[in-house]
Amino acid sequence: MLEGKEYFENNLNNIIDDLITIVRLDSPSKNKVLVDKCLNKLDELFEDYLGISPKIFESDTTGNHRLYEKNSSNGEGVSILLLGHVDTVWDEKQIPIKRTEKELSGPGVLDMKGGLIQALWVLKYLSESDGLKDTRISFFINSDEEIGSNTSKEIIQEISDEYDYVLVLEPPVVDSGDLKTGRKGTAAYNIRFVGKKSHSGNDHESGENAIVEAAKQVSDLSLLTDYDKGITINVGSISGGGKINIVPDEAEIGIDVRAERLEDLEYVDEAIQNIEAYNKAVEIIIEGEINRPPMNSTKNDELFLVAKDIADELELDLDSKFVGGGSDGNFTSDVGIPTLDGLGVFGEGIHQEHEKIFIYEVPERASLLAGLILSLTEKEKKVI
Ligand SMILES: N[C@@H](CCC[C@H](NC(=O)CCC(=O)O)C(=O)O)C(=O)O
Repeated sequence: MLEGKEYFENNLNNIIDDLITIVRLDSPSKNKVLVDKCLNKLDELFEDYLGISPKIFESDTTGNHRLYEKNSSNGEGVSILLLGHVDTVWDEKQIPIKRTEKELSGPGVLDMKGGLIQALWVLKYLSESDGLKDTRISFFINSDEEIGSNTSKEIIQEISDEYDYVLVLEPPVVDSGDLKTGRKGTAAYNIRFVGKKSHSGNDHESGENAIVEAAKQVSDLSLLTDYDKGITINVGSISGGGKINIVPDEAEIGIDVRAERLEDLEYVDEAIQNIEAYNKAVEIIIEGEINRPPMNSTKNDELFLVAKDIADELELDLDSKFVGGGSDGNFTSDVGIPTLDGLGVFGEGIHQEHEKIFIYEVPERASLLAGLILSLTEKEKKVI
């Protein structure tokens, strides 16, 4: 089918120019003003290319969320929801944008502004070539994926329930380029330790050292990591104390938990919620919970097989993988919607300074997505 490959090749410079425009508009998850600005620019592109304006879901604490709907009134045939996020892990001006002939690097270029722009151009192509016909296809873009999707996950679950398939625009697996049919579940915690200050020389014995308590708990919690079972505990942040001649009364740790099975996430959650202080004079305040359920469904594997057929036509060697990173696909798969992830741009360096995309891979990945959408559409009724 080689769906649109030539079109994407011919328009590659325009696609990359749009991507640079969006990447220039930094959108750190916790900066509502900047995120909303970036979304406004995306609105302009959707209006220009597809003639649609979004339904806006307001959020006070993060950027707003958007649903761009094409053929929303269509009740027949299959319906497809594209899923992406506009927020990035990068602070304003934290890393530079750099373009060479083959690569584009910059904040969120891979995770996942590249996926957004690539998918927008796929919709543009399908729309111009009359490929969408009456297919109900919508694009949901949220603003808080990198910090747990707390203000958007209920919206995502509710909306996705109305669609037959969800296609997620996170990048494919690094190196292999494989798609993602399964993901670990995630949980996140912040634990504060409150002890008692004292002079370290004159009055050491009356202090209650919060850092010592935190260190013992860090050591215990880390032992819950079990690679054979796919359980990881990452104490990813730690702070506390101040002057070395003061017994510290404050310490704080941040923990990220991942597991393949929900029962393992629950087991770790139970352990964390019930940690007991070694020093009973240090108070332990625990915040956090299980966030994303694991993504693991045979429906996703079946949906991958449809993509695999398109990949074969493109002579693209494609497989599917179960990965440790979470996405909003965890939520849609959990409510039973066939979900295929990793349909964004190919590159490397997610969440790292060298985050980049391979420009020359864009036409092929865009064709894969276009072909997949057409193939699902042509089936006319839900088959998975
Ligand atoms: N920690 C938060 C946010 C999880 C989202 C983030 N996802 C990615 O990096 C995508 C990577 C991929 O496509 O495989 C992550 O995994 O940290 C939470 O737990 O919800």
